[in-house]
Amino acid sequence: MAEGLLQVDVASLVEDVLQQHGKRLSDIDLASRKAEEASSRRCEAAGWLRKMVGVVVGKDLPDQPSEEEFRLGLRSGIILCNALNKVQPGAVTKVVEAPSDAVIVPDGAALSAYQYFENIRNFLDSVGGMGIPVFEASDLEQGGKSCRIVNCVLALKSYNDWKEGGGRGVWKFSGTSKPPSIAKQFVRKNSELFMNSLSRNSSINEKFSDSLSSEQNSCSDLGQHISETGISHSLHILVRELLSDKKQEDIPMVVENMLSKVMEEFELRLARQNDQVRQTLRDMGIPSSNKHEEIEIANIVQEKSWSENGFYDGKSKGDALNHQGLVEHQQKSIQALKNTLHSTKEDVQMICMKYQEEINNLGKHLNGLVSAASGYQKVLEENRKLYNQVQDLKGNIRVYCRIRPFLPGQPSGSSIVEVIDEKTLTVLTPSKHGKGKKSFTFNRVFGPSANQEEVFSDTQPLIRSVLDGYNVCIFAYGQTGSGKTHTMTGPRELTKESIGVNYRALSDLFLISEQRKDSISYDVSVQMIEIYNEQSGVNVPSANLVPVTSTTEVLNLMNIGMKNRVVGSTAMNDRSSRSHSCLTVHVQGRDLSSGSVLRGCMHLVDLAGSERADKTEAVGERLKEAQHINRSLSALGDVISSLAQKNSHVPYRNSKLTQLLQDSLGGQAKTLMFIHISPEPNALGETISTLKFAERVSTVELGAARANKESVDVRELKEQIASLKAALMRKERGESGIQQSRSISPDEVLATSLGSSPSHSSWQSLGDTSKVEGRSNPLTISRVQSFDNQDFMDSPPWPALSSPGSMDEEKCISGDWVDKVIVKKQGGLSGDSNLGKWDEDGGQSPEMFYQKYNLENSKVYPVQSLNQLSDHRRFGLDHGLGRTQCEARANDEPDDLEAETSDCSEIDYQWQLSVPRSNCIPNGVTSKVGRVSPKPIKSPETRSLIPQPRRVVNGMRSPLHKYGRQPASTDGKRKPGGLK
Ligand SMILES: Nc1ncnc2c1ncn2[C@@H]1O[C@H](COP(=O)(O)OP(=O)(O)OP(=O)(O)O)[C@@H](O)[C@H]1O
Repeated sequence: MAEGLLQVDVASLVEDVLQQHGKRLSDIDLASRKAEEASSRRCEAAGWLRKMVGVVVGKDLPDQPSEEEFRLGLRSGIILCNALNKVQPGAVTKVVEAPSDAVIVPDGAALSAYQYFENIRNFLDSVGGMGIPVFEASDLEQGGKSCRIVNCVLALKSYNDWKEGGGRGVWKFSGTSKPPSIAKQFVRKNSELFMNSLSRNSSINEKFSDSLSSEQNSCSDLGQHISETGISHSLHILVRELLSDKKQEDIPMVVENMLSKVMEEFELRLARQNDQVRQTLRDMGIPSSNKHEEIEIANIVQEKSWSENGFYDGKSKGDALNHQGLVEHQQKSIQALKNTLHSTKEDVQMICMKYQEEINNLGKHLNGLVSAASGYQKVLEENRKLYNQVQDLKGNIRVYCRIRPFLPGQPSGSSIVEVIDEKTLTVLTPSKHGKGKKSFTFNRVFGPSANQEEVFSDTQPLIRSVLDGYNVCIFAYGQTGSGKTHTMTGPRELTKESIGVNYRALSDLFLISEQRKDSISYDVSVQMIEIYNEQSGVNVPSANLVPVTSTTEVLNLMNIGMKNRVVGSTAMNDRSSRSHSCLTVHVQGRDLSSGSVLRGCMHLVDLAGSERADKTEAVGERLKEAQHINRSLSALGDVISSLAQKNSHVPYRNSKLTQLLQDSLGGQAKTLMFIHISPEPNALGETISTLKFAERVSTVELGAARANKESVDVRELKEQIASLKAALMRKERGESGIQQSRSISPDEVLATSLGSSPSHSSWQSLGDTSKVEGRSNPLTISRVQSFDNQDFMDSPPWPALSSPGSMDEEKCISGDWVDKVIVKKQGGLSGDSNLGKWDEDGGQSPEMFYQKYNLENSKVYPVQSLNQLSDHRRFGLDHGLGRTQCEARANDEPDDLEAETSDCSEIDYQWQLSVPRSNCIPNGVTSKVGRVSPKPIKSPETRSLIPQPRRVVNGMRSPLHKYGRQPASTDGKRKPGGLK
C-alpha cells in the first residue's frame, strides 16, 4: 500500500501540470524574463570585458552593470578597442585614450564625440571584419539597443574562446543563445533538486539540454525528445501546443516556467504522499517518534519514489538515507513478518482447530473401537460360553491330552511329541509308521512342563457342575507309566503343589458347597472302588459309601484307599497300577428356600495302564492282570466305538469298567478323559494308539447333560404315584405273598423311574433314603435293583442265559422304569431259587436278578420303544435282549482275551476291537431275538471272586471287598503303603 502511494509517474505529472497550467503559461511575463536574460548577458559581457582590459582600463565598467552603466562604460570605445586588441592584437591601431584623471568628465561622457566615434568606428570596423555581429554607434547613446552591444561583446568573447581553443575550424557565432550556461543558470535557480534528477537522467537531461542548445531546438525537436524519452503521446502534444506559438528565444523561459510548475506539483504530491505514508505507518502501528524521523521516513519514501521512477538512485543522499532506507525496509520486513506471523497464527489456529476436531473424531473413533473391542471380548466370552453350552448339549466327551516329561534317570533323547498349540500336538513318526508328522487335536493339550494346577484349572468348571446336579466323570487313560496316577492323585511325595485332580476336585467341592451353604445344604459322600482283574471291590474298609464333611476326611479315606490299591512293578513302571481305581463322590443338595433337591455324582477314575503284554514282560499273575486290563480297556473301546457310531446298542456290560462308567459314557453326564502319552521314541506305538483312541473318543456324543433336579411339588406327586404303584403291586401279589425283604421308599422308586444315575440309586439304597429326603416311607417293597457299583460288588457269576424262546411272555407294561423294576421284582419273587440268597443279604442276587430281569424285559418292552428308554432301561434291554451276536461272541469267547491282549501290540488295537464285527448287526436290539446265541454265556468277569454284600450297618454297608480288608498278596498284586 505504501509503495503504491510513493510511486510518481513523471510523465503523467508533467502532463497534469501542462493540463492545469498550460493555458496560463502563455501569460507568463516574458518581458521580465527577457530583461533578466538581458541583464545576465550584459553582466557576462561586462565581466568578460573587464577581464580582458584589466581593472584600470575597465574601471568605468562595473562588474554587473545596469544597462545604462553598461552603455556609458563602453561609450568611449576605449574598453571595446582594448578588448578587441587583446583578442586580435592590432585590430585597432590607434585607440583614442581617455584624458588624464584630472580631466574627468563627471557624467563619464567621452571627451569628445569625435574621439568616441573614432574608437567606436574602428572597433566596429574591426569586429565587423572578423564576422562578429556589430551594433550601431547610436546604441551606445541613451535609448539605444544595448542588447546589440551585449551580443557583439559576447560574440567577440566567443571568438576569443574559439581562438584560445586553438582556432580549429571556422569560428561561427551561434547567435544570441548561450546554451549550457544559460540552461544551467536558470535551471539551478529554480530547483537544484529537480536539476539533479535531470542531470542523472541522461535520457531526459542530455537530450533536453541539447535541444535547448541546439540551433535546431525547435518545438518539434523538443517534442521529439520528449516523445523519445517515453513520455506519453498526450504529453508530447501538450508540449508541442505550448511551445508552438512561442518565439525561439522564449522557449527556454517557457520550459523553465513549465518545469517549475511541474516541480511545484511534484513537491505537492510528495508532501501528500508523505502524509499518506505517515498515516499508513501509524495505521500499521509503527510509531514515528519525532518529526525528524517522520522527515526521514518521508525522504526515504520520496527517495524510493524517485528511485522507482528513475530520477534518483539513492547514492547522492548518502549513507544516512541508505541507512534510513534500510531501517524502513527492515521495519517493513518486520511488518511483513508480523503480517506473516499473524496469518501464520491464524493458520496455526485453524490447523489446531482442525487438529482438535480430528483428535475428537479420532477419540470418538477410538471409543467406538474400544467399545467394539470390549464388545468383541464379550462376544468372545459369550462364544466360549455358547461353545461350552453346545458341547454340553452335544454331550461330547472332552478330551485333554497330557504329555509326560522325560523322567530323571531316563536315557535322554528327543521327544517324539511336539506341542503345536494348546489344542494341537504332532507325533514324529519314523518310516515304519509313514515317515513324517501326525497331528492330533484335542480340547486341550498339556505339554511336559504343565503343572498340576494348570491341568486342573480346565477341570474346575466340572466340579461346579457336580454341585449343580450334574453327573461328572473324569478318567485318566494311557499307557503304563505315562502319568495317569500322577494326574489324578499326584506323585509319590505329595505336596500342596503336586496334589492331583482328585484332591483338588474335592477341595473345590467343599469350598463351593461352603460358599453356597446359606442357600443350599449339601451332603457329600465318597466311595472308592477298584476293579482288579475284572472284579470290583471297595478300597475303603468298613464302609463303601462314607459321608464326608471336609477335604481332610476325604484325604484320609483316599489314603486308605490308595494303600489298598493293587499296584505292582512292571518293566515300564516300577509302581504300576494294576487295577482301575474309581473315586466316586455323591452330592445331594437341598435348596433351603424352595426345598428342591439336586443330586450329582462324580467319578474320578484312574485306569490301569494300557500296555503291550510283551513290553511289560508280564508272566504269570502279571500277565493275567495285563490281559484283564487290556480286555476291559478294549471293552471301553467297544463302548466308545458304539457310541461314536450312534449304535442303538452299546456293549457296556462287556466289562466291569464299562459298567462302572456307563452312566458317564452314555448318559447325560459331563465326561472328561485325560489321555496320557510318553515322550520316548520307544513308546511311539502306544502313543499313537492312545492318541487315535482319544481322537475317536472326542467324537462321541453323549447327549445333552442334564441336571438331576426336581421341584418339591413334582417330587411329592411322583412319590404319591410311586406309593400307589407300590401298594398296587403288593395287592396284586396278594397279602400272602412273600415277605418283602426290604422296604423301599418312594424315592428309590422315583429315582429309578426318573432315570437318575445308578449311582444315585446306589447311594439311596445304601444310605438312609428317608433321611436323605427328610421323610419316611412306610412302604416296604423288594429292593430295587439297579446296575450300579453296588451291583459290581454284589454281582455273582453270570449264569447261563436261557434262550429267548424259553422266556415267559409277560404282560407289556407301559414303559415306566418303576414298572420295569416291579415286573422284574415280581419275576424275582415268584419262586426264583436264588431269591433266598438275595434276601439273605438284603437283596436279590444280582446274577439272578439280571437273568430274570433281562428275560422278562425282553418280553416286556416292544422293540420300537427302545430308543425312548432311559439308559437304565437300555441297560436292562442290553442285558436281556441286547445280547447280540457281538456281545454273545465277546462273552462266549473267553479265549479272545489272549487274542485281544495280543492285539495290543498293534497300534490301533482298540480300533480293531471297536470296529463292529462283521456279524454284528448295528441295531442289536432289532436283530437280537433271532440271533441271540442259545449257548450259555460265559462271562469272564463273573468267574472272578465277587465279594458278598454285607448288611447295612448304621446306614452303611459293611466292608465287602477282600481287597478292602487286606493288602495284595505277596506276589506284588497288592502292596500296603502310603500314597503313591
Ligand atoms: N507330568 C509329570 N511330571 C513329572 N513326573 C511325572 C509326570 N507324569 C508322570 N510322572 C512320573 O512318571 C512315573 C509314572 O507315572 P504314573 O505312575 O503316574 O504313571 P501311570 O500312567 O499311572 O502308570 P501305570 O498305568 O503303570 O500305573 C511316576 O514316577 C510319576 O511321578
